[in-house]
Amino acid sequence: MSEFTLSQLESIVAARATSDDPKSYTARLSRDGIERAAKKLGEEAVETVIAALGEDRRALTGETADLFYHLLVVLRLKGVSLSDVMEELERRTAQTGLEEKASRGSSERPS
Ligand SMILES: N=c1c2ncn([C@@H]3O[C@H](COP(=O)(O)OP(=O)(O)OP(=O)(O)O)[C@@H](O)[C@H]3O)c2ncn1[C@@H]1O[C@H](COP(=O)(O)O)[C@@H](O)[C@H]1O
Repeated sequence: MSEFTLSQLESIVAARATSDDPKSYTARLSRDGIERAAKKLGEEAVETVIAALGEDRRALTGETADLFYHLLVVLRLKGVSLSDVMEELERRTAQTGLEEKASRGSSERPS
């Protein structure tokens, strides 16, 4: 099992985002801005969904890796850290998913 963490990838993304290396995809994507990065995130999400509906586990693994990477690029561009997200997830462990859903209030569309 790999010891590599999302936190380590977040650090790589942060360092590469401001790099002037012309070979850096992260730098190019970050320079292009949030609209393009968010669009790429959406594409990767859709590709992950398609892989999830298929039988190829390696395809799902690859698409999920693309999704995590693009999510970290978007979070960095918006100033949201992985630690912010983990804190939110940790807070949610105090209750079940359905309790958390009910606590969101009636302003959201019921489903
Ligand atoms: N994990 C990733 C990673 N996952 C996916 N990608 C890139 O995300 C892109 C996926 O987009 P597509 O499949 O749509 O391919 P594409 O058509 O080439 O993309 P676009 O031209 O539309 O942007 C590909 O170019 C992938 O190489 C990644 N690029 C970088 N990383 C990590 O970020 C580090 C720094 O990367 P650089 O900034 O490129 O040095 C790397 O060492 C990796 O650890």
